[in-house]
Amino acid sequence: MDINQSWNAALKLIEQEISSSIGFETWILPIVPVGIDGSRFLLQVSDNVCKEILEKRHLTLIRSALKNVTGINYDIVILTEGEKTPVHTTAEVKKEESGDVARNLNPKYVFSSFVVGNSNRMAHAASLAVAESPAKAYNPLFLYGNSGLGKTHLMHSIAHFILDKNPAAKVLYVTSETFTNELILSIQNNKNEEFRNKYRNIDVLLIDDIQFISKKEGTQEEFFHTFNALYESNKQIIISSDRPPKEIKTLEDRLRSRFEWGLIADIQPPDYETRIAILRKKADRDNLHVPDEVMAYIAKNIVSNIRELEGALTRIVAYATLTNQEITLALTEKTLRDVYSENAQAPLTPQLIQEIVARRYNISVEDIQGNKKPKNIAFPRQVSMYLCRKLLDISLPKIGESFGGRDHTTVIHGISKIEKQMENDEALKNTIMELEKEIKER
Ligand SMILES: Nc1ncnc2c1ncn2[C@@H]1O[C@H](COP(=O)(O)OP(=O)(O)OP(=O)(O)O)[C@@H](O)[C@H]1O
Repeated sequence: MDINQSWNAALKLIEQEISSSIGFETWILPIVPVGIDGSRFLLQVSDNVCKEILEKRHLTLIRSALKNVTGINYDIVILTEGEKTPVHTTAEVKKEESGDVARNLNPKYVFSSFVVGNSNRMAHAASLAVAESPAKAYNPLFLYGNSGLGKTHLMHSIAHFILDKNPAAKVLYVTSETFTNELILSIQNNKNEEFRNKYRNIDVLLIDDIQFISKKEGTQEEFFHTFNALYESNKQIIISSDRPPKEIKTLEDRLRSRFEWGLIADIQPPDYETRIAILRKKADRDNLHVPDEVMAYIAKNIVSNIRELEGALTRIVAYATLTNQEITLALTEKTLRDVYSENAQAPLTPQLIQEIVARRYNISVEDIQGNKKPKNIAFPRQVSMYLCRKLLDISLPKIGESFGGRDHTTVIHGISKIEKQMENDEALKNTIMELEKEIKER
């Protein structure tokens, strides 16, 4: 298969996975495959905005589609027109030599791009201390905070810092979902030994979103032993979660207490000044000229999630570029109104979708999030899951989490049930269309 054939085959898989056809047409279809360089698959896009959106949202999907098609786990490199293929620096080569280790680190998530404010000062200082003296400052370091507030950014920054100082260090960053999946695969393929070697022979282990192992006893058991093995050999462990250990339901006490051995640092939503500073930094980094009043408008209206804050700026810049207009306050208001409806303060969340669905089916949001099984409750719950998948840009485990901590396989089951039923059930199709409309016009 040549590069174009591989890419075209991958496109088909990607299209099935992307929930919105607009997203596929806007960001994926225009990509041009331009070469393969060793283990790197090179893709070209028109500008930095596209590049950023792809890197932020679709890299994993592209990588896994290409892997499916070619059998090779390529590193995906996105270039803008005219941009040269990046040459590996010695440090990068060294990083790659240490296997999986640094491959999944976002190069943009470094300490120098992290804006420090009152809301994250302690988490930042603790992360820096751990990066400077792994296994000596705080072990484990437990970072927690709501979604989109910079936990992953800080974790990657620690990993980069340690690797820059010591490229031979074995630093492993994984999400708890990856940890669980690899554990399951290792059991299925009788490769438990390999799994243990991978996770226990490292210097620094960073596990993101640990809350997802709370319902998985087997994973907790394995993680408990991994934790002990690393801790006893004086290796650094860094954990992140959306809540503190004591609030992670069904987490075994022995794990909970270990998480509390070191330092627990929280990240709160940024204040107005920090939000402005974050926007300013992003604009400067990308060489964007954005008027102050536009920054102020975004920072006033998007208050609780930095990913959304940055997303709003990216969207405005993309809209202005695509329609060849200047970035003005009027354009900003219009663009954000389209995204967040009339009220820019109420971004779409699973909770909002659940509320609208609950109202339609005359049940409560607690019913939707709870465990009751009767059809008049289970069905609207599955409808809500389907709508969350379709309308929100969040992962299946995150959707499961907002339905009372359900497993992502339950979410997949719920969604596919609705999809199947919609094939032959016009009334359901209509209801879903109406619900979508209501949600978008909320
Ligand atoms: N203090 C900050 N300065 C600059 N950028 C930030 C800061 N905090 C977060 N960001 C940016 O916000 C985005 C979301 O951050 P990140 O992915 O680290 O959040 P998170 O807390 O891990 O979220 P989740 O729990 O959903 O995974 C990233 O692009 C990150 O670079």
